[in-house]
Amino acid sequence: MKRALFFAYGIVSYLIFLLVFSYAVAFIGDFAVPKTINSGPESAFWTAILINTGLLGLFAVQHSGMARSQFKEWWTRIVPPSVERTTYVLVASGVLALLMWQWRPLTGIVWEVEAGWAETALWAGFGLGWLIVLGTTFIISHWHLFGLKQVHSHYRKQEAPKPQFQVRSLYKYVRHPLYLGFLIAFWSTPTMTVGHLLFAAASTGYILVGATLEERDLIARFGERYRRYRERVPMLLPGLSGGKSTAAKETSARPHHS
Ligand SMILES: C[S@@+](CC[C@H](N)C(=O)[O-])C[C@H]1O[C@@H](n2cnc3c(N)ncnc32)[C@H](O)[C@@H]1O
Repeated sequence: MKRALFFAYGIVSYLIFLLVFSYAVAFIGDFAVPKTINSGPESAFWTAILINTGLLGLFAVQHSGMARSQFKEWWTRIVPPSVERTTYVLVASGVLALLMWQWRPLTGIVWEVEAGWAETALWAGFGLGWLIVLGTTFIISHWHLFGLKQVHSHYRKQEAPKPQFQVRSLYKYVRHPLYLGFLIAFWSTPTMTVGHLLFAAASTGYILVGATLEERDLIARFGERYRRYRERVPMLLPGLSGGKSTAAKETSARPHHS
């Protein structure tokens, strides 16, 4: 009974995530939904900046804090390990929904592209960014990332397989293709408002910090393999060299685990 309940909890969380995530695409693209990044109740300029920055900060702290291995170690003493990821997905969806609901529009125009071809190119970038995000979840393991593999394995009284270290497909070109997809989607807009710019700039800063924290966990998990990968492959921009000098320094300073 408990296993079936956990499984149902995993599915419901995932469906809620799908709903919130789809809404977020339209929210950021400013189309098709009632509340978008550029609509809703207005506030005075600095009040709006304060509220929006607070919402983005809450999202960043929840997202990165709950993903850290130390937090997970402590948390799984309270939450059963099989539903740890499911609960993360549910809380993250809740915080994202709160952000969109309470977001204050700042509609001053920073740039507006008028040429038809440029507008089309930016919309194509927007779509491509989200496709990269979605595609990358399947390269790492979509079902594991959203907790379904864990609840399904628990239901079948099996151990959930640990996700493997990926260097294939988009991971050959950058170490964080999913984050790159978000960056492309957030910045590709024909009409950049002040509110959208705040969102894109804060998310870019957060992604840079979040990726650095994530790499610490990845080094702890995959050791020398990840360090070598980091030397070869750039963080976010394809074509750049990897973090050779930093990685080399760390490699010589620390003991190696594989
Ligand atoms: C939201 S995903 C983002 C992955 C990556 N930062 C990206 O932008 O493509 C976060 C999860 O991916 C895992 N991850 C990151 N790089 C990975 C890799 N090369 N192979 C396997 N898992 C990875 C992290 O441990 C974390 O659980």
